[in-house]
Amino acid sequence: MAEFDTNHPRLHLHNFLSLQTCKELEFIHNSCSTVGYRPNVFSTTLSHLIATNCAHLILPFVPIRDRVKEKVEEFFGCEFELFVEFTGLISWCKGSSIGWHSDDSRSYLKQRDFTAVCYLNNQGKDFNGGGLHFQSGKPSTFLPVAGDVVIYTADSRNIHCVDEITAGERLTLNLWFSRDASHDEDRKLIALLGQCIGLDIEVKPSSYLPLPASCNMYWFSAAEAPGQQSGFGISWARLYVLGYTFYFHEDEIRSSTSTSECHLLELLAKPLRLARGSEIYEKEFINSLHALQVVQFYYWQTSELQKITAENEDLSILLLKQALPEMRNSLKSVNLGDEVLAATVFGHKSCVVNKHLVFDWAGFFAAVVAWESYSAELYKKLCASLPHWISHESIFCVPDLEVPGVALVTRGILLSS
Ligand SMILES: O=C(O)CCC(=O)C(=O)O
Ligand SMILES: [Fe+2]
Repeated sequence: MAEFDTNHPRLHLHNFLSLQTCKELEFIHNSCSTVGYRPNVFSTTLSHLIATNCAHLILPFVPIRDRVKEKVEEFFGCEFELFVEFTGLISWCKGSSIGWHSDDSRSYLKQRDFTAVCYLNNQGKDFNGGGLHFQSGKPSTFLPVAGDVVIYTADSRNIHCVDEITAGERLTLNLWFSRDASHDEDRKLIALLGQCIGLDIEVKPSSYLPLPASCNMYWFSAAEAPGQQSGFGISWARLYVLGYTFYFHEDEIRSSTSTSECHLLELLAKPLRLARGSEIYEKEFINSLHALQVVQFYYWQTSELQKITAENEDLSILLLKQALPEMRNSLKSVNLGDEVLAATVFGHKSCVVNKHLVFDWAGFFAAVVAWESYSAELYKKLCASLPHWISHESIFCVPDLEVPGVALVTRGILLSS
């Protein structure tokens, strides 16, 4: 058993996750998050990924959960089996904070024995504020650094708080562990996966195209931001701050003439095209989450995509001003929310400026292709893992999993097929 202060058992692990892993989880969160459990907080849970046709995106979490659990068991000298009680990506935006508390302090959280917070981005670069403080014991302050993990007991020996975020978006992967098998997250997730994944593992785009949950989960309400008049759709806002516009077919817009929040919410789930300035991409996305996921993939993989774009001559880009008149007339741009509020919440300079500068349609086109390969490969791996997970009643990294017939894709980059 490792040495620690038994009055305040906690451990700081430096560089526990690679930066590549942090970036992959950031891609998933920026594509799939919903409004969180407190104001100015966004979250991506594994059950949400499964429920929205993105079950394949739980795979990048699996080795991390295995490694963190092993570390928690080793550090706290657990002689009993631990279960993962909750896994989720959580981001905090301007204005969010949490006062002194322990993580088991509510009656419905008593099952939580240990906490692991994995930091996925950096204080001072990606956000300001957001330091973690413990009331007693040493060290008492942790400044978030991408790749670091802090683990501690969830009880009153580790009362802690987090400073208010003053700018940007602070992203963490939070894991809670329990000794109580009835709170094992894996059993619930496996049951959900069993309902969603059929026996036929043929990979079609319909296997991995995101399908939104109830629309209000994607609406950042103005009520969360005092003084603001209106809210925004999360997918629209994340893309708006990067310079994109949503274009809908006039028929989709006409189905309701109201400009109410309800109408905007409905549009989030409708087919759309993406534009930058007067340039519009010909491909139609099935909904705003689909467009968001492809764009986030593009930024995650920009430097790799630049290496392969030279071969891509076939650019399906239409300049809006050159588009066929009937198409130009039938497409209308719509703002799905309050631009000022979107810029306040997601428009942190260090994140946005570079992304504006690097954009090119050739790279974007390559991203569409590479995103399909990445998704298809993960989906095959999920289908191959699921029988093992069902028989062990546990989600784990299945060793030496061969996925025959899949294009060789490494982290979304098409190497060969
Ligand atoms: O993100 C952190 O540093 C800690 C978060 C926290 O205290 C909690 O979610 O209970
Ligand atoms: Fe906490």
